[in-house]
Amino acid sequence: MRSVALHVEKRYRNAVGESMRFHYVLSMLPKLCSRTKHTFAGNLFEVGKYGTTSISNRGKLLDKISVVMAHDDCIENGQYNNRSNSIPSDPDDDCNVSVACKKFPSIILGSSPPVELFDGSACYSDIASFLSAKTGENFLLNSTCEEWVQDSLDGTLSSLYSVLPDVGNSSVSEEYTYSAGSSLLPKNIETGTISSNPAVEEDTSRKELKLQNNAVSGRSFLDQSVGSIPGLSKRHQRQLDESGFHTLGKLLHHFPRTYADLRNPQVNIYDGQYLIFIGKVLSSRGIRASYSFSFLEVVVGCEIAERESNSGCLADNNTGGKKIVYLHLKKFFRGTRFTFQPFLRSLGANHKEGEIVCVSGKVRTMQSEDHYEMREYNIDVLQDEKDVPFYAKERPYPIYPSKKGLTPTFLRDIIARGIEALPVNIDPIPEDITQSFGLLRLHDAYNGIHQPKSINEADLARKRFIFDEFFYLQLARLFQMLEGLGTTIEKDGLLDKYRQPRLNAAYMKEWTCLTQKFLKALPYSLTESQMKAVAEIIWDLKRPIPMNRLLQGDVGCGKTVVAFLACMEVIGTGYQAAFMVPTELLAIQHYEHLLGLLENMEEIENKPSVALLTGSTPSKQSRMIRQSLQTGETSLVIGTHSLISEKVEFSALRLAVVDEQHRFGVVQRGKFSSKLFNSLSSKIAAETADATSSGDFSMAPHVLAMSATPIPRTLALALYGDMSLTHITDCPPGRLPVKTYSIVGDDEGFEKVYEMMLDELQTGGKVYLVYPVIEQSEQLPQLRAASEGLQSISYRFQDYNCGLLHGRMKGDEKEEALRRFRNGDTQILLSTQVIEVGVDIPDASMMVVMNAERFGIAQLHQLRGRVGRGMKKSRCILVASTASSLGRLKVLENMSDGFHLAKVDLLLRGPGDLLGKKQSGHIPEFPIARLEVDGNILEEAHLAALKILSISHDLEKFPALKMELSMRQPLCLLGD
Ligand SMILES: Nc1ncnc2c1ncn2[C@@H]1O[C@H](COP(=O)(O)OP(=O)(O)OP(=O)(O)O)[C@@H](O)[C@H]1O
Repeated sequence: MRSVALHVEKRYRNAVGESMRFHYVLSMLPKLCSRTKHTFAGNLFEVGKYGTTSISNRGKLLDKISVVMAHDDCIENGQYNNRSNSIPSDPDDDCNVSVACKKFPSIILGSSPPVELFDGSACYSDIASFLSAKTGENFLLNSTCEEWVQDSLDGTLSSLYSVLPDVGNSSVSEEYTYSAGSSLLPKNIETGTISSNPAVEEDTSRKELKLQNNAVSGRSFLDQSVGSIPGLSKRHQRQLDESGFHTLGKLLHHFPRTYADLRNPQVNIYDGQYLIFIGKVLSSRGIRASYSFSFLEVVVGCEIAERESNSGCLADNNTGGKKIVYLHLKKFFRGTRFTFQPFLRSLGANHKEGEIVCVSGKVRTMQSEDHYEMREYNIDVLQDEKDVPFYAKERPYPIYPSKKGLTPTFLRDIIARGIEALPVNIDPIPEDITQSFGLLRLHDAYNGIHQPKSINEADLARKRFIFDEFFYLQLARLFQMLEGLGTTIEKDGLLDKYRQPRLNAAYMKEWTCLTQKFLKALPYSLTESQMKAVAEIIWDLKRPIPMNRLLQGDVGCGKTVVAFLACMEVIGTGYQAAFMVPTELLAIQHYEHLLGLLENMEEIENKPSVALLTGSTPSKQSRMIRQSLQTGETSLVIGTHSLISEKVEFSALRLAVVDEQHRFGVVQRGKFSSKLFNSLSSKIAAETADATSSGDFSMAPHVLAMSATPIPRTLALALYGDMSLTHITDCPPGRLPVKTYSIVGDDEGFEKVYEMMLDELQTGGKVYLVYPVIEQSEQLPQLRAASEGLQSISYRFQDYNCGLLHGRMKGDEKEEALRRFRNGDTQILLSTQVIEVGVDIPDASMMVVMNAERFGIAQLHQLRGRVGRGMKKSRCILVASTASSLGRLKVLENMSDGFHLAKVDLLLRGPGDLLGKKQSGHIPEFPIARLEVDGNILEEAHLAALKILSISHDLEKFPALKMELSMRQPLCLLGD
């Protein structure tokens, strides 16, 4: 008797053109044999107890296959196409066998050389479909012949199974030899220079490409359905699918929530402890509990020290008294098909009496002394005694979060099976990159996070996954930036800039005449850091590479005027600028502010013409403005996002200023800036396609983003990826810090607030009252509303005028309310948070924020920044609904530096919330990374992305990376 491995290709193809492979035949085999009309096939096959096939001679076997396949043409060779049981007449059996074997590569007969099921050319989808077949779980569900099925798991199929790991390894061993060697890329490629030896370079890039191609096929393994996991029933597959684990990759990305400290047992074992034991299997039985319920019970006897052991390691402990504890390892099965004796027998046979095993997991105490139950466990059979010290080591035990009804234990099991089948070469990131950043390879990272040998390994694995989250985002952002550029020199220039951020500056004498005159006309002198910022920006503007810079600084530090100067610089060289802000109010304010400044300018030949374009601009006027932008008559347009509408076209846009970027939200911002970048550059490119001017003219516009929330570098890097940063560190002279108080909003508290307000008003001050909502709602009666407040405050302060401002008012009503407050017609302005962004009324000197705990720290700092913008000493009162919420607000009392506050906010609320997205801490792009603590990994990811792109701008040399990139979200977030 011998086992026969079948690999049969039926001579037809299924709908998707995939060969029907041997698992189909195997699954059909029992059915065919059990049907009466095919009983002869069953007899011929002599289907044995273990599903193996007995043969008396080779010819007979081939005939049998032919019969079972029910296709005479399956074996075309005449001598085997014989339905009789006769021995083939060809005397040269071996030779004929070889012919047959070539045709059916997995038929292993007599002395014919075994043909491997999969050679190196097999792709992982094939391997995986094979894997899915090998356990026969599908048979289990489909077949009525339970005994045959179950036995076949242990018999024929297990013999096939044993082939797989080797074969799988052989298919990857070749590339692993490469990767185990020195760096994949020669040093010159690492540094992005050209190799002096073209032959070496060609060879290396061929190797790299080969590795990348292997990684592509490895990656496709992760994209396979979870159905390809060995031994997965259809029901489990469906459950996993419904829980969102559609692919192996998704499943393997279900990371442990935490790790239990897996310890060696001590004298006292407590319920719920995670322990690791070495012991002997005493019994292993599949037990039928009812007609539809069964379980496997493996009883393991373990010797443990009766006294406390210092070493904690069972294997080392040979002294002192010992006692035996009994572990009852249990696995449960529901369903009638699991109660069949053959199934139960085969379950029980998985472990043999006397086997030395290592068991780890959670123990539950049982009624009898020294007996413990384990339902959540790992069991490893130890081959020899030398294994023991390693296994007895304490290590982390992964604890998974459950998902949609799938228990942590189930997930742990399934994931472990997935990990087992994971090929080695799945990493799209070249090895020299992972090596230089001290990262695990992806395969090791999956192993390390799911089955760590130490907490260190788990940590390293986590680092690798965080790195990936950041890296692909950085790569996507930079990749897209590079795509927007024309020449290789431009691309190299851009990468160079990010690689070596130098402080470059163009000093005043290099500025255009217009910029210099504008500077002169300002009613104040710029602070030192304002000057530095202008110089840095203008240096960028003079370069033929599009700038992408984030100008950040605390509230009221004077960013606007810096941006105006940048606009003047491009206008002075004959180009146009666009200034985009998130609210209409702010657009109007900037527009009026700029007109005022331009008026002060001494007469020059061509004063820049400025236009205001918002959603409320009447259509006739808007058309005229658009026309003047198209002809180049208007050199600067200030407006809201209507500026990036398709209708707006520029004649020569060179600079786009985007104010208060974080207000646009993470996703919106991504779309926004890419649309801005792409649409503007393509417009210009199209317009200048036939121009005779140099490539310089068709360059994408420079982008200057301004952030009122000083964003920590890590967050900025994560969100903008490719941006240079300029930070204004000082405030205009004479500014006094805003004195901040936090009080509880009870009757007594409000009395105090009203007193302070009166005091302020009597000394000529102006007061903002900020409310969380416009109107009171039944759902949230505790929230104070601006509309209701108007009545009571007007009544209380009858000698003063009150105004109302909120987002539901029409554009001109808002403008009017703000204008009246600015002019002093109203002294109290009741408002919602619409004033948070950029409103600049220098003589406003007091702010009261109602239900202040409803706002984030950075947001409150922004609001507070609306006062203290002039010379008058200012106050801000944060009114908390309850005493318990005062704690958080106190941070603002003691801190006035927005940069630190933004960091505190980041730590307290997480980056998602900081950016105005209501979610607890995570930005969706980063499921496991925490920006507030993983900043250094982000920086590394940024460098790695630069390194990759400087080797291959279009990622053509890294197909696996390119594929991975396109499968991740960032590109669509960027507006693709
Ligand atoms: N160097 C300076 N000296 C005196 N006043 C200045 C100076 N720079 C700006 N200002 C004034 O400070 C006020 C705040 O400036 P601006 O609105 O540009 O600040 P900002 O940084 O944009 O603030 P926000 O973040 O609140 O939008 C304005 O009234 C502006 O005229």
